[in-house]
Amino acid sequence: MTTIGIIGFGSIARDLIDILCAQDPPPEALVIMVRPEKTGETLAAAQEQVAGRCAVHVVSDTTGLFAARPDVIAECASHTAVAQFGPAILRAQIDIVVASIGALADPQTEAALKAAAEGGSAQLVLPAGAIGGIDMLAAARLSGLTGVTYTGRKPPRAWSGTPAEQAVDLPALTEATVFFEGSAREAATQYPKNANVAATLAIAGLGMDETRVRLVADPGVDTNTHEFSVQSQAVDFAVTLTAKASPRNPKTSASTAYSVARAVLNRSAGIVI
Ligand SMILES: NC(=O)C1=CN([C@@H]2O[C@H](COP(=O)(O)OP(=O)(O)OC[C@H]3O[C@@H](n4cnc5c(N)ncnc54)[C@H](O)[C@@H]3O)[C@@H](O)[C@H]2O)C=CC1
Ligand SMILES: O=C([O-])CC(=O)C(=O)O
Repeated sequence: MTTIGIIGFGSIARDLIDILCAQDPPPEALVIMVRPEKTGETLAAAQEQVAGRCAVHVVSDTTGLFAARPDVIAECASHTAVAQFGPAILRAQIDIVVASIGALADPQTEAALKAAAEGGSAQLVLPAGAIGGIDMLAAARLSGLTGVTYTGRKPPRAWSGTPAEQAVDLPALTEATVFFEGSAREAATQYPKNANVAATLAIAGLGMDETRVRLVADPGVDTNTHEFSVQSQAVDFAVTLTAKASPRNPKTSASTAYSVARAVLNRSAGIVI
């Protein structure tokens, strides 16, 4: 693996850079795409972060991104970024690993990504992200799924700035409170920074409209807990992950960047697991 493109320079992107730079060998170069007004500060911070382990380029559009000829691009930014750049990246025949999987809850974005991926040889790679057990869920789907239910539980501060604030008084909560129940499509659309895992489960399993989701604000936890249960013709199972929150973003599980890194590293591995 030589040159890795990264969209965004927030929690997941910065953790991903640490993980990639710790590999032996590290990438030859990183090309980081950020908003135009952030290029200067991003270059300084990224150079300090990589500490000479690899070259760093910072760009603000896909022209600059493609000129660096990345082997793979990791989207670590937002649903908007997936919709805005995903199809063009695929049409440029570059694989993209997407963190903001909930972007596919929008039918237009999903259709544009599908058309671009199927029209060429590049792959849209959807990593497990903060969830796990996606392998068996996707396998069980082939046997026939009858139910998939996900519960996401985070401390109240992780839900600040989301519609949860209108549903409950987050700072005043004294016990675990379910503030959302609905489909994966509704969850991913209404909580774009918190419910990408609901979309991931939906794509691997029963689909956006049949996958059931509950979101919980729990003042008694300081972790992000992801639980889901599956009923299928071949196997019933349940998965619980208790993740530390990213130190840079309480909404994001620290595990997510490792999952994105695994997907990126697997693009060039001889044996893939
Ligand atoms: N699949 C999964 O399991 C998970 C997915 N996510 C998603 O991953 C994404 C990144 O998460 P974090 O790094 O924690 O967020 P963050 O807020 O720490 O960083 C995101 C960065 O991307 C930048 N950005 C946003 N839109 C952009 C655009 N159009 N062009 C350039 N830069 C842009 C922002 O300015 C910010 O610096 C979010 O969409 C988040 O919801 C987060 C956690 C788990
Ligand atoms: O990282 C997490 O805890 C999950 C998350 O935010 C998401 O699914 O968007």
